[in-house]
Amino acid sequence: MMKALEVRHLSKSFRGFALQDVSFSLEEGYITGLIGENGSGKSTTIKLILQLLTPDSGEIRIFGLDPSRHSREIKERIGFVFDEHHFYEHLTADEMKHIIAPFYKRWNERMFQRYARDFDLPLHKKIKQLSKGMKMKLSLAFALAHEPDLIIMDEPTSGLDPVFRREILDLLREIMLDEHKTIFFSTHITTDLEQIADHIIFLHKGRVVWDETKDRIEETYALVKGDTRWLTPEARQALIGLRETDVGFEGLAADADHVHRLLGERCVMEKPSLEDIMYFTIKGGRSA
Ligand SMILES: Nc1ncnc2c1ncn2[C@@H]1O[C@H](COP(=O)(O)OP(=O)(O)OP(=O)(O)O)[C@@H](O)[C@H]1O
Repeated sequence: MMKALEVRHLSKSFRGFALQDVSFSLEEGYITGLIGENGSGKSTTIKLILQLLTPDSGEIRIFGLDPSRHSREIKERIGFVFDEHHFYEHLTADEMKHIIAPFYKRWNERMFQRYARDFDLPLHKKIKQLSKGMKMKLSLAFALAHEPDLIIMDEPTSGLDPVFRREILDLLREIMLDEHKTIFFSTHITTDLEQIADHIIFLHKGRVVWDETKDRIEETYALVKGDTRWLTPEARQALIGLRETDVGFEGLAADADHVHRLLGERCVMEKPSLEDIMYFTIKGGRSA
């Protein structure tokens, strides 16, 4: 299968933070979500991929090409959306478009106008007068109008109302009908990923904790609850972020079958949400 993006052993240190040995790849035709707590390194990873930061070490290949040598060709095929916007605020959205569009050979004006209409974008208003959500919509319209093969977004749905967020997810699904497109985005809204992601990468303190298909995560993880009396030393070890109260215990099992073998029917096993998995993993890491 073609890889749209490959990241190998990527590291970048700042004072007080280090992205360490991050490796993953994105297969063409899939949606991958990047999750992690505040400050876990999501934006840093995305900025390194887009060459907005220089790595201390590691390699990046986009469409099999080295971005430091094929920057122009790669940028032509990538659409990116950031949480912070890089617009000239004193221009109108339409004027900004006239600056951006000539950079792209594949700019599709008809498509841009369609997004502007669907997103209710006031193209003749100055960008500084647009709300946060409107600016995000404008960013999306710019990112999608040159028909990119790889769409990279840093928290694209933050600041958007639930109705528009759902519309964006539908739009991303529609884009994915073309099996050569690939989407990679970071988010704190894990329910968005539960709806559309095929693959999820979890960053914690600058490292990849796991990189799994959503189906596998759903199959292997379980939220385990029960009476504290049944907690054997083996079960304690197998549970991540174990919490004990007077009424019982609660913890996350990364291998649900194993914990089921240890505790049997004496405990309740539930399907965890992505948020549960993040919460227990981070909590488990903190108490470790
Ligand atoms: N240019 C920089 N100089 C110094 N430190 C930086 C720089 N950029 C990021 N950092 C630090 O690196 C760490 C990771 O930041 P990053 O923005 O990648 O996290 P994030 O996972 O995107 O967080 P959030 O979810 O809050 O957006 C933070 O501690 C941040 O302060």
